[in-house]
Amino acid sequence: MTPPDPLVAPRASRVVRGPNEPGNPRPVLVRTRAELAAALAARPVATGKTYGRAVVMTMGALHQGHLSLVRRARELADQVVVTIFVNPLQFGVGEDLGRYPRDLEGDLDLLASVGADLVFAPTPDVMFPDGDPVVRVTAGPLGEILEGVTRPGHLDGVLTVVLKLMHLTRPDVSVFGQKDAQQVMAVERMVCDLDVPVKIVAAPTVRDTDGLALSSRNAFLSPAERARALVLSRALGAGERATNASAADADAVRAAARGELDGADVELDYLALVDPRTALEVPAGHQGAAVLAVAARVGVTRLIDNVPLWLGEHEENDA
Ligand SMILES: Nc1ncnc2c1ncn2[C@@H]1O[C@H](COP(=O)(O)OP(=O)(O)OP(=O)(O)O)[C@@H](O)[C@H]1O
Ligand SMILES: CC(C)(CO)[C@@H](O)C(=O)[O-]
Ligand code: BAL
Repeated sequence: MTPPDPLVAPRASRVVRGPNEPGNPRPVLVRTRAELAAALAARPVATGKTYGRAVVMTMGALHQGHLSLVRRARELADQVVVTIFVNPLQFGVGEDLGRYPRDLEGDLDLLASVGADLVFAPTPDVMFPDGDPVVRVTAGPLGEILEGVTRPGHLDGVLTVVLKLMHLTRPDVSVFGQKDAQQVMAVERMVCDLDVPVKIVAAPTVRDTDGLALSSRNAFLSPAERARALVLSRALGAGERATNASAADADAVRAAARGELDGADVELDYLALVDPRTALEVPAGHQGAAVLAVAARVGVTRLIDNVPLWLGEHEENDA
């Protein structure tokens, strides 16, 4: 017998209660557009937060990084919706779509612990009832650099589904992780360029105690690979420390990070010090905000990480 798909067969004993009911053990789970629309029609009690509804979009297999986004959403809004959808549009041929980790039951337990109200976990046929979308969003040049070199079309697929999920869930605010820095840039650019009425909030990267950025894909790493993967956060740390040296410039930051990566047992995809708005490399004399980003394959698992930096003098009120 085929084992049940954990994304399709929620545990029968699960108790589903209303989103604002005290003592709610788990968020309400909705799988269809009709269920989602009905759940969203019942407006939550206003609690004086800045926003009415926050949405956190995920691909599931949740970890503390995701939960930090939900906590931030909880601070910002009366109602917190989490979407769980492994989006086929953002995976290229030969990527890990088929083996991407899935654990809806575990996700619901974790989301209960941070007070999410509603989970929308559609299947692909719910998201794409008319088959693959013919009209799609493009990230333009932003989608062709960094991640886009190894994953052509990836950010187009992300933006197409993010926009669909925004239309379906109608958030006032949506929280994304800084860990996917280029994704945040692209989403911010999309809502600006296409006048999508939602505030985008970027939340800091959550790391393990040894510095490794939490990622659902860390589950694919063997203990030896996990140890090798630490070079990514070490490289970012070296770049960050280089910003403290007097007269440190962008090239010194890049060199410090590259020094850690030279000879490391990972297959480096890119190391880049980029403008936080455009994702383009900053010149040597750059002053101000920048993002030091890295991507590498550790065994067969591709990991990304980054750290936001400041180059040059801080203005007095930045301190
Ligand atoms: N360590 C983290 N800290 C903060 N936010 C994170 C972290 N990891 C992921 N996120 C954010 O969670 C949201 C959903 O991401 P996703 O479900 O792809 O998780 P992931 O762990 O990044 O998975 P992947 O292994 O595919 O990179 C995104 O906004 C992402 O940036
Ligand atoms: C934003 C997102 C949920 C779109 O599929 C995905 O790219 C992710 O999990 O970061
Ligand atoms: N967080 C980005 C999801 C992906 O790698 O496809």
